[in-house]
Amino acid sequence: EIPLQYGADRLGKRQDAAMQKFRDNRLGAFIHWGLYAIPGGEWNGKVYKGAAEWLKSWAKISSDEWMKLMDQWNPEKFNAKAWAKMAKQMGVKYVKITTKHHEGFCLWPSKYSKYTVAQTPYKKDILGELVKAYNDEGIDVHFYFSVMDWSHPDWRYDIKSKEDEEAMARFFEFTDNQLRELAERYPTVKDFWFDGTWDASIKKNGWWTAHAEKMLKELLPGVTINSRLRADDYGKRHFDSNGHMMGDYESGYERRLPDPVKDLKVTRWDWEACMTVPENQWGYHKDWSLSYVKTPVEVLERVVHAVSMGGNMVVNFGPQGDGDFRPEEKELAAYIGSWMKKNGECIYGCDYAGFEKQPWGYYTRKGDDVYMVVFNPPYSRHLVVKTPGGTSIKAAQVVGGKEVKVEETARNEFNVDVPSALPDEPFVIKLKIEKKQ
Ligand SMILES: C#C[C@@H]1N[C@@H](C)[C@@H](O)[C@H]1O
Repeated sequence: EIPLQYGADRLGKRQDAAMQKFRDNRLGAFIHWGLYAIPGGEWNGKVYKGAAEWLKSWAKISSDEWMKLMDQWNPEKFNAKAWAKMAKQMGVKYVKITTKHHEGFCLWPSKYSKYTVAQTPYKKDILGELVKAYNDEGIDVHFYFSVMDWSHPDWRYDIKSKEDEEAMARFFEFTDNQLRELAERYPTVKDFWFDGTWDASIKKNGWWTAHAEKMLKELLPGVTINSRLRADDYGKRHFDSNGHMMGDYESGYERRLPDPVKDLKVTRWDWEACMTVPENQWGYHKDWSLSYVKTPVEVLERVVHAVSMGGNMVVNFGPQGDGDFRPEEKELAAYIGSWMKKNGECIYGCDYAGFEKQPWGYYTRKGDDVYMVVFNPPYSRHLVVKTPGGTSIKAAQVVGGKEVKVEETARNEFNVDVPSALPDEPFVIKLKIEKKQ
């Protein structure tokens, strides 16, 4: 192996209780909320199709101009308790909040920046209100933090001179101060999800990424950190130059998922995917007709797909500038929540089942229980199950508990009946795995 000073700190999955809770949570929600929610993808009468939280970049707006949006930041419909209720009803076990996105606007009253909620008409600590409201509902809070900060004069995309080096040194000190501030102000935070770490200025400073993880873990024992923060001695990201994952879970699956047959390698480590409901909108965009918008069932399928491969899924919400959610997002949360209420046992605390993927849907597993989550019931009305050698199976529907007929059709191959009254939503069959006598 290549000797590394800033490579992976640990081989294999973390086995402590905090990581197990991260893993067991499985379903999370992302909240992308910042100044970008005010223009919602439109600037000077032009609507930009790109991601709304990148509008400053698409429309080539200076930071001074962009930060004037702070004068309009007064979300009169914002109600942290209502947001937490919505998350509770959706069945998410954690929420990742953008503390500061690339624009540099802070949802908390940071004393290291003049671009914070404190300098807006709203004045109050939005992040603090949200942390309390979600925690009061028993929901864990994770912090999204963009290292890249377009508003900061010392931010550099690359380091090509002594001046750049000195500027980035000041920038890392500023960033350390903000991270320490977040950890000390909100000690119930369970995770930091770093973004904006792809530029050369960070890749050339792997030492700082290792330092940032170490600093947060000293301040918040048990806190989890995503792989996207880390760069090793040679600028390799997520996985170091020896192929070992850095951080506590892989966070490269953004708006995409590993293939359930070809990418089974992901079951060897912890990982978390995140997804948008339109093709690529994280912040609020006023016009969702500009791209395909996934239906609630399509969102649900991605959640189950991730869990079936031993991963978490975070579904994104982009609240409006007024602090309310768009109807499509309220409907999505309600649909997912009603399904999770009936079938959540096949998600929470579940993992990769180790069964061969079948076209009807996905397997998840919890101990000796294997769940069949059916999205595509076949015309044959039989769900083929191929089991590892020497096992037999019994089956019952999760909703209602009705036994389901199982017939062995070949060695370690079974037909599990599709329920005669086909449910009008994806349904779950629970298998009891038994050792063959
Ligand atoms: C690119 C990029 C960012 N990464 C996603 C999680 C969003 O925050 C998007 O703006």
